[in-house]
Amino acid sequence: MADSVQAQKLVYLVTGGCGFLGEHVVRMLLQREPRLHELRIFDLHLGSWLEELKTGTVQVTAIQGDVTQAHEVAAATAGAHVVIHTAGLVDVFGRASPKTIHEVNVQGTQNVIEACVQTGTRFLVYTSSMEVVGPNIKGHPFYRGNEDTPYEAVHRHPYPCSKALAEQLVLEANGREVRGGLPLVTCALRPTGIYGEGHQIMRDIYHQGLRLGGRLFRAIPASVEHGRVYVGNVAWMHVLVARELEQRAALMGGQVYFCYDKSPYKSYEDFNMEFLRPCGLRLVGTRPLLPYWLLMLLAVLNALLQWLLRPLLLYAPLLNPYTLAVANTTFTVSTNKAQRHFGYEPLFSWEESRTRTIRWMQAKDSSAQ
Ligand SMILES: NC(=O)c1ccc[n+]([C@@H]2O[C@H](COP(=O)([O-])OP(=O)(O)OC[C@H]3O[C@@H](n4cnc5c(N)ncnc54)[C@H](O)[C@@H]3O)[C@@H](O)[C@H]2O)c1
Ligand SMILES: CC(C)CCC[C@@H](C)[C@H]1CC[C@H]2[C@@H]3[C@H](O)C=C4C[C@@H](O)CC[C@]4(C)[C@H]3CC[C@]12C
Repeated sequence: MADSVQAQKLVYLVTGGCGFLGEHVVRMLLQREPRLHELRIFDLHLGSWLEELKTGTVQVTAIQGDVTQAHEVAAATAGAHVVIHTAGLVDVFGRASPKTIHEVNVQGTQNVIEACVQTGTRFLVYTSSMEVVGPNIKGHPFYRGNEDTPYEAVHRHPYPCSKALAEQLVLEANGREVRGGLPLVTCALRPTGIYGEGHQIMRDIYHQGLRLGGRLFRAIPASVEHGRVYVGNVAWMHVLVARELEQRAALMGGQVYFCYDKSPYKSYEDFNMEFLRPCGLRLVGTRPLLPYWLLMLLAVLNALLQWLLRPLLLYAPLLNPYTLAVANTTFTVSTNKAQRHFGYEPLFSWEESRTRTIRWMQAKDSSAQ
């Protein structure tokens, strides 16, 4: 069994440590967790940037592995004090099959839980999503809600279904006896739409704007608020939760926390323009240029085309009935639960988050030319 966290020489495992969020969690741990002794980064695809991390005082161990393979997860977990499980298949565009999404997100999470139990790892932090709550299939708004706001969470899409099931598994595992006889302490973090350095969808939308001559056309009413949170703050929340779980196990074990910061409440498109405008793009229209029914028709056509073309090629545009419904339904959080339970305050102000994201977009922009 792993030593007590009190030993002050901690071994952390970050699954999905080479993803958009995972990389920020890894870098944040190296900067902000002084008790860190070894950092294991487990991912299906390892990034070459990991090499630069290996020169510091913390032992960085890169493990190429698959969360759907229980033995690989168990081997990576053995001897770890804390697991931060961010690995997941984030697919709302129909790129992967529902079965694959379930295997990675649900079975993969079950494997992580069993690995903790078998090897004696006591602390598990799970990256959940706002989508385990909503927007639901009925399009009900969730306006500045918190963790206790009543909301009918009904889903059909494989991605939110898988995240909801996985989150439930993690929360139910809280208190299970791990090897050595002590209880497992788990909790789940629910980011809203994450933005920041490395955000692939933002980059895709930017390139779409360039192809359209530097313009984007408004599709969503400006009044529809979409929750966003800066990746650095989401990473910081993960680091803080992991740090505080032992001391505050009774309070935090089995809990869910929305990830939040001071990012402004705006529509998905208006928020993106905070970064895309300084990169030379403009958003045309103060109201959607196409009526909602026509957009939905285009979204359905995209879904049909995807299905028809599947034997030949993968057609996975941003617009489909699900993404349109998510973008077109108000979903924002307003809570201080993380502050009350473990003293979370955003590490990055909105201005800093914005500046860092713009700098990243502009650097990417010039390196692409
Ligand atoms: N991006 C968002 O806006 C957002 C919002 C809320 C929650 N989340 C959650 O945050 C987590 C990270 O998301 P992200 O945006 O960084 O996605 P990402 O795709 O950039 O990162 C996911 C990482 O998991 C790895 N991975 C996928 N399948 C794996 C497998 N079978 N075995 C091992 N590793 C595997 C990928 O290689 C990737 O590095 C996910 O669990 C996602 O559900 C993301
Ligand atoms: C309708 C089009 C004009 C615009 C399409 C935008 C669409 C691709 C965006 C809108 C909202 C985005 C999702 C939202 O930010 C939250 C999450 C939760 C997270 O767990 C995974 C990513 C996801 C689903 C975003 C995906 C892209 C969406 C749907």
